[in-house]
Amino acid sequence: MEIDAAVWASGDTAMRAKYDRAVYAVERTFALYPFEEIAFSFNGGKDSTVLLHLLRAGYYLHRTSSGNGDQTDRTIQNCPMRTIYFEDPSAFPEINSFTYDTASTYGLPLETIRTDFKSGLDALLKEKPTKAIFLGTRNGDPNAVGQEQFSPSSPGWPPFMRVNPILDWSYRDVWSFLLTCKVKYCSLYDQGYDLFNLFHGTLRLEAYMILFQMHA
Ligand SMILES: Cc1cc2nc3c(=O)[nH]c(=O)nc-3n(C[C@H](O)[C@H](O)[C@H](O)COP(=O)(O)O)c2cc1C
Ligand SMILES: Nc1ncnc2c1ncn2[C@@H]1O[C@H](COP(=O)(O)OP(=O)(O)OP(=O)(O)O)[C@@H](O)[C@H]1O
Repeated sequence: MEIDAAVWASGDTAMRAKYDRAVYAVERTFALYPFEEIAFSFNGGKDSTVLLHLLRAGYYLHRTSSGNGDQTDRTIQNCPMRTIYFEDPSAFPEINSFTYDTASTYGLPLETIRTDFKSGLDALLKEKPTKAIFLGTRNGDPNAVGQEQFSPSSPGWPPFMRVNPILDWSYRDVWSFLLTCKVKYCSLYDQGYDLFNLFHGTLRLEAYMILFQMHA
């Protein structure tokens, strides 16, 4: 599987450790919940793009280790998991097109939701049983506070398990992984979108450090 091979070949032991821990969380989720009751929350951003490839690697390892897939079977290189995208009418067109193109490239059955998160999830859970949802939340995101790799949804939210495989990944880990695995990411990042976001979000310190290192 090309993602697993790329991380191994990099010789980066720190990345390997984070990768192993994240993929282990993915495999645990597949062991704990029926596959059709798990969803992936994908917004085309860098963090959920990392997560997509970890899900593919975890799915492949899960299928091959459980004897349900042959290593030469190319169909298990993609993880055909229900994928939800909350489309925001004010989102950049590049984000929408990257999200739709990526879903099509990797065979993700994409469900687009055009309401707010809470009512969208409420409707989703009423329509189909959903026990666990994968998110690309990382420590440092405002909504990561108090969360662990497995965190039940908050009181007042519909009940499901939030699974955050990359909670302990830094900004640098995310970019090392995307570049090492040579996977596509949204074109806006090459136009400085991320630094713009960092400066206007709560990760301002991280952005200053990156700029400082770039100019050092
Ligand atoms: C699948 C999914 C599950 C979520 N579950 C919760 C939750 O249990 N509790 C909560 O306070 N917010 C929850 N949220 C909202 C997020 O914490 C956060 O508001 C969202 O990711 C967007 O952040 P933004 O406002 O920076 O765009 C959820 C969002 C998504 C997409
Ligand atoms: N519009 C959305 N549609 C689907 N999932 C979403 C959406 N917004 C956020 N999520 C999920 O919540 C996670 C955390 O979102 P948040 O906005 O805090 O992160 P982020 O740092 O901007 O991540 P990313 O780099 O993936 O955009 C995302 O990785 C994704 O799994």
